[in-house]
Amino acid sequence: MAVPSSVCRAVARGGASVAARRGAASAAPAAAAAPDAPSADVRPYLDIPGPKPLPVVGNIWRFLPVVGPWGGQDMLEVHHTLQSTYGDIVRLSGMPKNRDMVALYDPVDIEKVYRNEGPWPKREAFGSLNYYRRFINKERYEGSHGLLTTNEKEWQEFRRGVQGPMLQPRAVAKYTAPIDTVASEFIERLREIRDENGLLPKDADNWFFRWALESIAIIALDTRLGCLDSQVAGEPQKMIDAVQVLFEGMFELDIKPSIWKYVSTPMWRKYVNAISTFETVSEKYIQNRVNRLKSKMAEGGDIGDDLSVLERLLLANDNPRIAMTMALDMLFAGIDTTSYATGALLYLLSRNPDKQEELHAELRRVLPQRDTPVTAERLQDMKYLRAAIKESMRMKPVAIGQLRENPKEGLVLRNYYIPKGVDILLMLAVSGNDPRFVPHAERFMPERWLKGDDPHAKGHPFATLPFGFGPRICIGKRFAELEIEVLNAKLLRNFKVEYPCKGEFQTRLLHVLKSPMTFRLTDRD
Ligand code: HEM
Repeated sequence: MAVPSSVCRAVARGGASVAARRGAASAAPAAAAAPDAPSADVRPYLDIPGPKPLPVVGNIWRFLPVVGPWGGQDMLEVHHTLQSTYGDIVRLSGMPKNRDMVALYDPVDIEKVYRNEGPWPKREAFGSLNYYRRFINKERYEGSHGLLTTNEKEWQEFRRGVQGPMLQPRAVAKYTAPIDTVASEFIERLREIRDENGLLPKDADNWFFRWALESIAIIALDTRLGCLDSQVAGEPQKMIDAVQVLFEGMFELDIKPSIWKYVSTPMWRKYVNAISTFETVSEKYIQNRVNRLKSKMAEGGDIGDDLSVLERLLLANDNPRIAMTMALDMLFAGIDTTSYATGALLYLLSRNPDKQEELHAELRRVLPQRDTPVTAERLQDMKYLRAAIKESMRMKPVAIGQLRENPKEGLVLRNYYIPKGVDILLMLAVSGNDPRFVPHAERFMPERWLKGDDPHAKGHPFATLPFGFGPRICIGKRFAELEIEVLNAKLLRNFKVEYPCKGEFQTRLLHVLKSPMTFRLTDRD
């Protein structure tokens, strides 16, 4: 999963050595020669409001179950409390790991951080995966640690080698037909697994994961795995099981307090096994592609330009491990994100039946039959669908915020000096739902994103950034959009969707529906 883990974990653990930062903060006036050097009236870092740390226990006690006011509370709710208590900038200090964190809730400040993040935006994330790649299985990852767990030059070099194949619109559009086939199969499965009242079963989330795994495998591994077949066994079943363990593991190991770094816990061992299943399966399919490309080249044949993303990744990089790690990063980041983003969209449409009907009218026009295939051209015509997806990502983004380490001395936010190295948390789930920055923020209004509508209706452009911004923007953004658009076009063309559960959300690894995705699906004609 993408970055969100870091966000929660960093908030949960992200305090700072006050002493160390105090030095940095008091050095502010001396930094006069630094870029953006603050003027004399800039206030010192330590003046930023925030909860006062207690001696020895700092601020960490606030997050402890039972004794702490935020123990067991949802992380997004904690941020709403922080904002209403202290304002649009909050300093969290006195936490373990000796790192300070500044949380921002105003898009003007969020924009300033993004504009100053430099060529290699830095953030700490995915501690367990990073540890695994660097220490447990380091031979495999030597020279190719991927995007999720790297920073600075190492990250930049990797990103340079994979960015083209991943983000080229034409290359992405070529996947519309296979993604459409997977979505059709998924819809058939949904018909079969719903009960006589049309309700999806309690393990519906896992079915959405299967759809996402099957879809991302086409892109990452150039293959169909068979996760949506009616009878699943063998390799696809192993992958499905590994997905469950992976997300559970990341939550247990990276977000909840855990001793895995010191003792090999059962969860850690299950997690390592799940990663190794991903590796073994991925290696097999990638090796197939390597062999195919090699034999084509050996025959002197033209490899043509109708290449898959995986082939492009292999050809663009001398080291085949780069394609391998990129494929694994896609599998880790591209399953729960797209599944839960779909859950949020379906939930909001079920709570806003008038908007769902408007969308259905568009889909009926563009897809006259229930099984009319979705094509790249037809997608262009589904403007209301794309607007509805954008609106749901504004209201219920799966990643509640982005984390950045301030790369330079001299950054000033809301007239406070921010020392180099401080973690800055850009709380987009808060800013995107704040009526000061997005008009009628509490209302689900897809039309605000349609061309010709009031340009102010969208609100501040940095209030809502579900995929991030800048050089480190989600590298799977275009594929994620394609998958979500295709699936939901078909799903909402085929079914009226209702959600008979309470519509609460919770922040675990991602910000997701609290109850399972047991939507009621009623056939449309
Ligand atoms: C709804 C779906 C998704 C959402 C909302 C989402 C969101 C994000 C966000 C917010 C980031 C962090 C950006 C930053 O730090 O500025 C990110 C990073 C990333 N995402 Fe996604 N993502 C989604 C789907 C996907 C998919 C399908 C893939 C794979 C094809 C993917 C692969 C990645 C990778 C590899 C990174 C790390 C990029 C880097 O550090 O350079 N994501 N994503």
